[in-house]
Amino acid sequence: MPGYLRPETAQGQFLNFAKLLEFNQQSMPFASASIGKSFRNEISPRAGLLRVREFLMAEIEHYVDPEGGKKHPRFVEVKDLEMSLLDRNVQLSGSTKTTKMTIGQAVETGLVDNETLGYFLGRIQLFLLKLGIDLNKLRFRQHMANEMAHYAADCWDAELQTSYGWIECVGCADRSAYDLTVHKNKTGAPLVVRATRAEPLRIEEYQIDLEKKKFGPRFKKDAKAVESAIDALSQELREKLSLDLEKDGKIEIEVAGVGSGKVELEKDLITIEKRTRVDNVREYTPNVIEPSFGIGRIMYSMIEHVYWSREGDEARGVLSFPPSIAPTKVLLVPLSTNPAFKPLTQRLTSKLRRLGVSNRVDDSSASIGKRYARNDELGTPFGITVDFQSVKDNTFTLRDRDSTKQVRASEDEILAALKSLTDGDETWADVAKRLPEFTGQEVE
Ligand SMILES: Nc1ncnc2c1ncn2[C@@H]1O[C@H](COP(=O)(O)OP(=O)(O)OP(=O)(O)O)[C@@H](O)[C@H]1O
Repeated sequence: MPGYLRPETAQGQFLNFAKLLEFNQQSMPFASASIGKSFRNEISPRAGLLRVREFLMAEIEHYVDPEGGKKHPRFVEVKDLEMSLLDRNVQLSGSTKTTKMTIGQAVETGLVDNETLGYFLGRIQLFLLKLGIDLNKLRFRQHMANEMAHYAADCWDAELQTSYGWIECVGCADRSAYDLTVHKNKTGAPLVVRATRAEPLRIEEYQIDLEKKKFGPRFKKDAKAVESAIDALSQELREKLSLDLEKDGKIEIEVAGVGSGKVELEKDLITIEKRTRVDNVREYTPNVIEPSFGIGRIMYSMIEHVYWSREGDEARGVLSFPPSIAPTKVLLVPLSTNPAFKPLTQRLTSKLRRLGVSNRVDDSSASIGKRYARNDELGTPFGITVDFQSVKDNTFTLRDRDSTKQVRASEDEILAALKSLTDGDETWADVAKRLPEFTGQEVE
């Protein structure tokens, strides 16, 4: 039996659409998201994590009503965000020159198809910047008409510049109603939204009534086929037939497989009348806007973007992971192996753990400067030094990886500062403003 590996996580979400809509109390718009392994039959996997056959993918499927221009209620939050855009016309002219404009302008001028797509492009930029991506090495490239999936309304890739060139890391497509329609057609399960109309719709139409008591005995085993053929009659045909019935007292319709293929119906069997139907419910297939993140590619590019060397010393590398994503947030460095420091580092470790701030102790005998240097290379954003003054008065120095600046304060103040730094409530500049600078100890 052949096995199949999914090329994206999206289909699992579409299959569950009806359930997801129910969980969301039938209210639109809404989104689902999933993360998991995807597989591609890449002919030549290469460039480390950039082109592999098995990779981690994270996808959001945002379901939106196609009527009303695909607006997004939170678009105002991102509309002033400036982005580097490389549209398809520029690419067609053979150039890769990006244009800087706000996503608000891009949607207003129609360059980006709609607000919901624009909203996600803005959020993708904010997300990448939060990870430490360099804004100057980020561009959004629009798919060319021949490159875009046939069903897509518009598609943009977030590309990151790396030593391998510009790499597509996040794709963001308006997949229209394609996926849900295909699933519905294959399975017969209706993947639609039923929405109450604000204004009931009045529809003028030709309706048909059958005299069931006579109809059954007249057509016997063919009754069902004849009835289906009547149901399928178009409005235009119904209009014509109503006139025929009026004029001739009978009509003739085509019913494949019954008698000669034509069936006569007299006035006592059928009535065709123009009536008004009031429709309170609108049924539609949602459109899907899909940001699709390749985690490996983002991770790799981010690591390239945050890596640098200290001025004048190539060998002293620094990984400037933002505190929110650094695996270890704080390094605890006792000045020496003196046993007096042990209870203090132990206490700090357990307090930090309780605060949810991941930390490590480096009590090796290497010099304090060396211990800091190797943790700069691992991307640990902060360091606490435990020295003889700490033993005396319970104050500590807190060091910032990127600037190598230090402040000194009481244990409680240092712990509170670390908590707000790692939660993203404060930056180092904020902390350095309110806590006294420390220049005493030579650690570099
Ligand atoms: N072979 C792969 N290895 C690692 N990540 C991948 C690979 N293929 C795709 N991705 C990631 O999945 C995301 C969404 O997939 P999508 O189908 O849009 O990519 P794609 O257009 O096939 O990529 P490419 O044109 O580079 O082959 C991409 O933005 C990328 O980050």
